[in-house]
Amino acid sequence: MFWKEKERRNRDKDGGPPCGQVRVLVVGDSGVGKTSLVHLITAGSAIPHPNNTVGCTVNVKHTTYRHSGSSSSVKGDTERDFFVELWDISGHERYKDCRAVFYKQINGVLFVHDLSQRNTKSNLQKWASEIALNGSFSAPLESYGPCGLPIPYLVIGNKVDIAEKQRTTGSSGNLVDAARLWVEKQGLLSISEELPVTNSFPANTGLISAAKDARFDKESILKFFHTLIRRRYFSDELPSQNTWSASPIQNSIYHSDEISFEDDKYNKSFSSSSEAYRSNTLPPLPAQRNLMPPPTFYPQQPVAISDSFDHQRFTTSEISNTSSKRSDINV
Ligand SMILES: Nc1nc2c(ncn2[C@@H]2O[C@H](COP(=O)(O)OP(=O)(O)OP(=O)(O)O)[C@@H](O)[C@H]2O)c(=O)[nH]1
Repeated sequence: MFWKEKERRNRDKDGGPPCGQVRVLVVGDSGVGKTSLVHLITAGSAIPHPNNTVGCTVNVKHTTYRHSGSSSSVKGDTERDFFVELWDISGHERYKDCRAVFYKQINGVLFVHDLSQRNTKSNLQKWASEIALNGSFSAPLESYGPCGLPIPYLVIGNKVDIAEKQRTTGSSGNLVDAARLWVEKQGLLSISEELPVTNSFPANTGLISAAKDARFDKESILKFFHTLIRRRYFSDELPSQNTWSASPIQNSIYHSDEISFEDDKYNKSFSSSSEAYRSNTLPPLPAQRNLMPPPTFYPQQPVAISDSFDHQRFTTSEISNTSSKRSDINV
């Protein structure tokens, strides 16, 4: 009895156990640095020699979200803990035909490309349509993003260090890219044919050196996660403002500063010059609300995975300077 009471008091003090979770796909061509990025987000450090991802790897980031007022899902003016599941999808062609099994109940997508390999940027279109066609979505948007994608996304240009070197030496190191650059210079190819892509990440440095110096755009990423949490758990309080293109399969650039983050503690430091974040802040349609799973107190269970994905790694780690402590979980 005493222990139960103590446990209850602790729960009240700490805001209770994690309130729920959002699922984020991390996609992009093989070798663009998805695993490195996920490790940086969750562990705050780089992996010197990451292995090729086999099928999919799930990592979990623990985050604290402050919410004022009440909504249909979560009541009270409080700070709550949430899990962000990062589903790092292998970019290798080998998994192309079966990776859609991982596209289930997605709340958001991190698109990653390699700034030194321009085709990885245009290929993000293919990733977007693959997910839009085969995925199921939690708290979908009322209107659609690139290739009909109905959830918020963030585009990350990685390997800035290599791209920077190429700029100074004048070589892309890649024949296809060199040809593409030439065609663009002749005005034969419109840049708008590509998915609108953010400025580089992390700012002016590679992931590895950014990790060493603990320098990367953590705020934009956390803000993105918090927006997904807000959309899923507090969506009945969202302003009716649409920042997406009205028609599906249309690539329009919407600047991050069109989106308000009034209840987000990271808002102040978010740079309005960054195009890193795009999202719709519309509440889901009534019909879509019915599709949303109820908030749970534990992470979503991974989808059933075929035998060919036996080698998944499920690791849990967190950014070292995150204020809240993440307990080990079994995803
Ligand atoms: N120079 C540089 N190398 C990087 C950077 N980010 C990642 N890498 C390297 O790029 C290689 C591929 O990185 P991964 O994180 O495994 O790429 P991935 O996208 O997960 O690849 P798949 O698992 O095949 O889909 C590794 O050798 C990384 O060390 C960066 O910012 N700069």
